[in-house]
This record gives sequence, structure tokens and C-alpha cells, in this order.
Amino acid sequence: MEMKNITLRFGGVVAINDISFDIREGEVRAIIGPNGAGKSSMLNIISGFYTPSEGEVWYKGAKRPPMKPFEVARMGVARTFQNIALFEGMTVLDNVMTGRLTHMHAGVFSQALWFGKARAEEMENREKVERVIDFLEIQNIRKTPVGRLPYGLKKRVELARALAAEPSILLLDEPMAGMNVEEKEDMSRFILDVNDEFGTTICLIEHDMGVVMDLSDRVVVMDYGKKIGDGTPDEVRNNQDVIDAYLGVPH
Ligand SMILES: Nc1ncnc2c1ncn2[C@@H]1O[C@H](COP(=O)(O)OP(=O)(O)OP(=O)(O)O)[C@@H](O)[C@H]1O
Repeated sequence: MEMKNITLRFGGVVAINDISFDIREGEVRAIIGPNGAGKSSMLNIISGFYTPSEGEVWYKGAKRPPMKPFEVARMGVARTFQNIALFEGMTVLDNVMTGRLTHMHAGVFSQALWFGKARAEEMENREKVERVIDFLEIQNIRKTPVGRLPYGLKKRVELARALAAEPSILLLDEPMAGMNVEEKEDMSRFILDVNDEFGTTICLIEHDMGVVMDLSDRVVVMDYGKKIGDGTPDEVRNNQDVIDAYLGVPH
């Protein structure tokens, strides 16, 4: 995926200012930056929640026309949210099943009557979901309502739901925010395992620079809507503009 000269304005506010970068197939790509840098806005552009004021998004070698989020999802881009967006009253299993919605084709009529096509599809969806549940080690809470789970596990269920969609690109919005050290380590391991096992391309945004350095192949650094760094964790760590931005040196 390629972002070409993306600018995003909200009235007079320039949230993103002429930013270009790419996400290569199979990599773990991080977008980091201080508060208000424009990271969430960028993720919302990638996932189709926002349309850029200027610039182009290229996906699989073609320019992507303006699309609704569900159309972007159908093209294989799944995401999680900064504030967990799960159905609290539903079980873990049912929540993860909702991740399969983009893959369901059988009509409502045949589904209601449990006809052949719908039944085969349900079985296939169920198998995929069970695989993800095993993979993320949440078998023992499959039947637990999400509302009763601690925060770290909710985040893992959200990851499971996104993964159930079998995305080519998985977008993670601050997957480790609000977690304790142990939960952060677990989440990092799962993210790397997903990348290894399924070959899923991962793009995550994070506020905390430390967390993503071990995890990412390449990092984009944003500050005040601009790109101030782009490269391997080592390159970015030694970039003076990045160091200044994180130390709060005035512009
Ligand atoms: N819907 C909106 N309407 C108006 N301004 C917005 C909107 N969304 C974001 N902004 C502004 O755009 C800028 C970038 O915000 P954004 O949320 O993308 O940053 P961020 O890097 O994700 O920050 P954080 O780390 O705090 O989540 C900020 O100045 C913010 O106030």
C-alpha cells in the first residue's frame, strides 16, 4: 500500500500535511508520534473512515477510489480501535464471529432456513474462527460475555475479531495502550506470531516509542501532521528531528 502526498484538513486544522510512505507486503510497519501528531487520522484514511483532502492511496498497484470503510474491509483491510469496540453483552465467540461478516455471501432467506449454502458457509466460518481463537489462546473464555473480561483480554478478543476477517493488512490502533508490562509483552508476542504464522501485513500506531521498536520492521514518525522520520527502528532512533520531537524541543 502506498500513501502519496496525503493532506487532511478539518476546517482550518491541518491534521496531516503532505505525507508519503508505503507499507510493504508482509512487514510490521509502525506509525508513531506524540499526541495530536495525526496518527489516528492517518489510520482512518487507510481504513476508509476519512477521505484525504489531497493525495492518493494506492493499494495492490492501483489507485484506490474514494471508498466506504466496509468496501475497504472487503478488500482485505481489517482494523482494531483505540477504544475497544466490542459487543459487551455477547460472548467472545460471537464477537469473533462478527469478524467474518465481510466473508458471508449466502442470502438472508437461505440463512434463515439453514439451507445448504448458508450451512456450508457457517461451518467454514466457524472453523476459521475456532482456529483464530486457538491461536490467540482464548479457548477457555469462548463462552464468556466480553463485558466480564479484563482490559488486556478484551484487546486480545478485538485482535481475534480483526484476524477472523483473514485480512491482508491488519491495522492496529494503539494495541498496547492502557496495558501493564505483562499484557504489553503478551500483545507484542501475538502481533509477531500473527505476522509469522499468517503472513499478515501489520500497520500499527503507537504513542509509546519503546514498545514498537522491537516489533517493527520500519517506522514512520509523525509530528504536528508532518512526517519527520521514516526507516528502520535504528535509523529512526538516531534521527535528530525525532529525538527533538520526543523531548519536546520547541519548533
Ligand atoms: N474530527 C476532527 N475534527 C477536527 N479536528 C480533528 C479531528 N480529528 C483530529 N483532529 C485534529 O487533528 C490533529 C491530529 O489528530 P489525531 O487524532 O490524528 O492525532 P494522533 O496522533 O492520533 O493523537 P493521539 O496520540 O492523541 O491519539 C489534532 O490537532 C486533532 O485535534
